Amino acid sequence: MANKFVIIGGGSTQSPSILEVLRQRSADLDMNQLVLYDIDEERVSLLGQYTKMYYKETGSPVHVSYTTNLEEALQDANFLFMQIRPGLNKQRAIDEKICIRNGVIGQETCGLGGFSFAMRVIPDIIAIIKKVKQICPDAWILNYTNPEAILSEAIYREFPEAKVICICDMPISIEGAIAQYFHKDLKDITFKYFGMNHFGWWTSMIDENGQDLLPQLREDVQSGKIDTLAQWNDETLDDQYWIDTYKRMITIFKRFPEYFPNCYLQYYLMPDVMMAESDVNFTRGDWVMQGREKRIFTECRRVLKAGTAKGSSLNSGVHGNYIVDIANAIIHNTRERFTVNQKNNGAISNFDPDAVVEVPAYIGSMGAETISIGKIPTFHKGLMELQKAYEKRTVDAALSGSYQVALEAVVLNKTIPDYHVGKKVLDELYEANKQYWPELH
Ligand SMILES: NC(=O)c1ccc[n+]([C@@H]2O[C@H](COP(=O)([O-])OP(=O)(O)OC[C@H]3O[C@@H](n4cnc5c(N)ncnc54)[C@H](O)[C@@H]3O)[C@@H](O)[C@H]2O)c1
Ligand SMILES: O=P(O)(O)OC[C@H]1O[C@H](O[C@H]2[C@H](O)[C@@H](O)[C@@H](O)O[C@@H]2CO)[C@H](O)[C@@H](O)[C@@H]1O
Ligand SMILES: [Mn+2]
Repeated sequence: MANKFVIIGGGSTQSPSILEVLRQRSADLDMNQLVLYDIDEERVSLLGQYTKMYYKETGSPVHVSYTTNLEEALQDANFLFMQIRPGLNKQRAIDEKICIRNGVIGQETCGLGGFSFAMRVIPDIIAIIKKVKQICPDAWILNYTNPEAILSEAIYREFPEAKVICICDMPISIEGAIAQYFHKDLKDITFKYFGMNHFGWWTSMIDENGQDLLPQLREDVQSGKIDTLAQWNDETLDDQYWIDTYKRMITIFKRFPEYFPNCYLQYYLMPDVMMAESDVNFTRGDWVMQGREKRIFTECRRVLKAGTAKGSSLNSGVHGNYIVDIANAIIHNTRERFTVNQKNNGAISNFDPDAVVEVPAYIGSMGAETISIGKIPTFHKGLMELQKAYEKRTVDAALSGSYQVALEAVVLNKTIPDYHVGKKVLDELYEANKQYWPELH
């Protein structure tokens, strides 16, 4: 049976990477139809027309279309890739600036930037999944939408039986850098990781000879042999933000050497450094709007005007490969190992079984079966407990519309120093997001 793939948020600037990998692997995936769906007519039509032209000119047999009609997109769909951003990067930058002006972290997934994004996106995602349940209940949903940690908590709470796998390209990107550092093939290393999205640690990395590479990595960091992994991630070498982030990841590992940290722990363990480096007049959201967003849509317009996509190319990369690998694992029941966000259910034995955690899982036609992590140490557990309470309270706030609950969520976030700052930022974010957040009462 042939598969229909739909990208929800098809006008996303992350779509090109996925569209290219889907094109290259369409035969393996048995994909005969691809639909780009988005609420933004202009963006989806630009990327949709570009993709149609590009697929056709490269001889792809896949039927490509685009639409702003969700019901139409979902009809007979088999795989739904979700990556949406209500309010676009414009709203992301507004949040960042409110936070920075108040002296706190405004990153789109960590700190209160993540809180605000969650308040914007949870209602939209819930509405989309309700439609999926009506129109194509057997379709698999692979969700990339951020803030993944909070959103996955909302999704699995509201739809415990739904066929959803929530993923992030960050663990695999970091694992790729570690593999390159050791001159190994990524596929030959078995990584063990636990935590929540953008908030976790590697406990071991076993190579093809059964040797754990973590002690060697620790020694290389402690001895000063390396102070960054940036040069081992070729995708981000032209981006100073990622170069700095990969360096700070090593700094954190040096200070907390038990397990290897996810790089976004920088926002929780070194917020002073992150604040000192942030510029209220030019945030990451501004950078993305002026860089990736401008570049992609300018290229679409150029190609459409020229009437040919020859000489142009959709980008692939880790983002596209990861999600397509997971779809492939489901289709062919490969039972390969991926790090995903799922209900804990005892995977971390001394952590809330009902909480969503990010851990490795074997993926096949039945979905994701998580591995057993066992007991985690008090330090990591303590950080996770606080973060999880914040995530759950954020979901409660988005679903109930309670101002009091929102305030509780905000002050639970580790990046918020006290009630006064928390309340002030919450009020300013609410004012700036009236059009997007649920109404608070
Ligand atoms: N999990 C990960 O590792 C990972 C990695 C990269 C990006 N992301 C996330 O993927 C999403 C897209 O990122 P981007 O930078 O490409 O964003 P973008 O702003 O370029 O594109 C987002 C698209 O979503 C559309 N959209 C907004 N609300 C929608 C809705 N209700 N239904 C359908 N479409 C809607 C917008 O119109 C826009 O075209 C974001 O949530 C981002 O944080 C996640
Ligand atoms: O600030 P943005 O919009 O450029 O990206 C933020 C997202 O970044 C992460 O993905 C990275 C990945 O970690 C990196 O190695 C490389 O492959 O680029 C990716 C994005 O461009 C992260 O996983 C997302 O959740 C972030 O939102
Ligand atoms: Mn991510």
